[in-house]
Amino acid sequence: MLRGQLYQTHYLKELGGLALVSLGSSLFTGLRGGTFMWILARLNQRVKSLLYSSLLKQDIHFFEENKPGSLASRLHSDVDAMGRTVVMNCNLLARSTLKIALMLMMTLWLSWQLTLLVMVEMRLQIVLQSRYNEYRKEVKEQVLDCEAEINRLASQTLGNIRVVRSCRAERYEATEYDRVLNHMRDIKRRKGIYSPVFLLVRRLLSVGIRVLILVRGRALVSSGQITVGDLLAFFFYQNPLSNSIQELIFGMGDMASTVGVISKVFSYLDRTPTGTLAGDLAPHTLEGKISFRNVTFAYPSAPDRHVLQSLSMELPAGKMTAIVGPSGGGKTSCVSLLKRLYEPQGGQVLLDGEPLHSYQYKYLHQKVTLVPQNPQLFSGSVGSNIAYGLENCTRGMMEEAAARASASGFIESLEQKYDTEVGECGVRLGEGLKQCVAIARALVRRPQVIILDEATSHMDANIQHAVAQKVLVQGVTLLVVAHQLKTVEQADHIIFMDGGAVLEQGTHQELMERRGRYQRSYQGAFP
Ligand SMILES: Nc1ncnc2c1ncn2[C@@H]1O[C@H](COP(=O)(O)OP(=O)(O)OP(=O)(O)O)[C@@H](O)[C@H]1O
Repeated sequence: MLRGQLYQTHYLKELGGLALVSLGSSLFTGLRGGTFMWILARLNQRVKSLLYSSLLKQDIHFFEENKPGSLASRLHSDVDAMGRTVVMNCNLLARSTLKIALMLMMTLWLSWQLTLLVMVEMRLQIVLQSRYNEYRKEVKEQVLDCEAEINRLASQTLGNIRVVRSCRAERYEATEYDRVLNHMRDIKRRKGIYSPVFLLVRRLLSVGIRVLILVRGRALVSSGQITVGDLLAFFFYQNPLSNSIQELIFGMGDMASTVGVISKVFSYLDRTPTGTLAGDLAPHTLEGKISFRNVTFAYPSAPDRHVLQSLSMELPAGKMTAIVGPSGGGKTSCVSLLKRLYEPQGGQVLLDGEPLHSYQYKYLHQKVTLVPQNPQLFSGSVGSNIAYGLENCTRGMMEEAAARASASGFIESLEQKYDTEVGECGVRLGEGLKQCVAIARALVRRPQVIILDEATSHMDANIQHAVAQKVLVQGVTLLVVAHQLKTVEQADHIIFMDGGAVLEQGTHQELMERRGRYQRSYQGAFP
């Protein structure tokens, strides 16, 4: 009876010990998992934030090469995949390495010869896994590229749904989307075939080694080098050891296959934009005189095709200059250089006699504002669109800018005035009204040079004239790019461009008397 009590006490003690170990192990596992999840969340947030800031600073050319939909996919899917793989595998590698080290010590202590066989298995597993990793890396890159393409297609089509609808291109777009989905399915199907084959070979290898251990172990027992108990204990450790080795090799392979993803994300992070190098000029007063001196320019996407050839022209301060000419003549390219969206390959663009790149980046973009051909509004209120990017913009400033843009009348007529929502990309406003808001957005910055690139094309001719006059009253240099020659007759100076060069310049009267290209174009438009 006493013996029975002793056994029971001993048993309870062992059970208590086991419970404590389990509790400790669970706590450790929970803590480790929690810590890694926390690291994962922080890493994702940090990388996404850095990547987004880096993307926003890139040259315009970068966005011509990389479409917004696919960049958004890189920003989210790739960073998530990268974070998940790195953090999860670090967790797994830490756990497996510790387990392997401990169990190897035990198996070596039981039998070095049988442990040697485990090592052989390890080596073969590494060879097998590295072959499979190469394939996985390729597939992973294909999947991510495919995801980026799917996102790009969807955002392009849904973002331009009006064009799609008016061209009755729904079926075409759906077919295109299916084509990319099918491509993704093919990639995943191939992955679905390779993956079980790999698992089967791995399993066969593992079973084969176990059989060898059994055969060798029997021989060792027969020769009395180890006991049956040792052989059983060896098997007790060998199974989890083998699993941990597989986990470790798999984790390392997964990390290797993620290198492709990481390298793409990091290449964006490391990319230094070429066009944002700026000086520190920020003069208190600026006249707004602009000079193009022998400017030669080719777009980065077509470096051999010069769209501006040794172009020289002067835009007098405080006056209205119009650039006119046939489509493709290079008018918008001049405007893009003036806003430093691109850099010329030859010559210089000067503002008050100083090269544009010697001005502070923020100063230049505040003093030289552009209203582009198709101004984009952001979802939000009319007021938030006018004050876009400004930190201390008061209602008074907005009202003043709206008045100069001839937009006050229509804004005041809206039910919620400046708080009226414009909808996604300003869909709730007509094109003319969108242009008014965009002009107000440019004027609220109190610029010294304002560029209207076909920006008043949807406005009534009288409003166009009124806007120009209100802008000029403040001594601002006004550059108007226009197709309709009628709208620029009042300009102080007119420059006629074609083929990337200035062909004629002067006032409307002078150009008409000259009877050149301007006069012919004018008469062609208004016979
Ligand atoms: N991002 C670009 N990449 C490559 N070439 C471009 C790009 N933008 C314009 N071009 C080319 O540069 C040339 C000049 O175009 P630009 O837009 O400056 O002319 P434009 O006179 O303003 O024409 P439009 O009145 O039609 O806007 C054209 O041949 C055009 O095809």
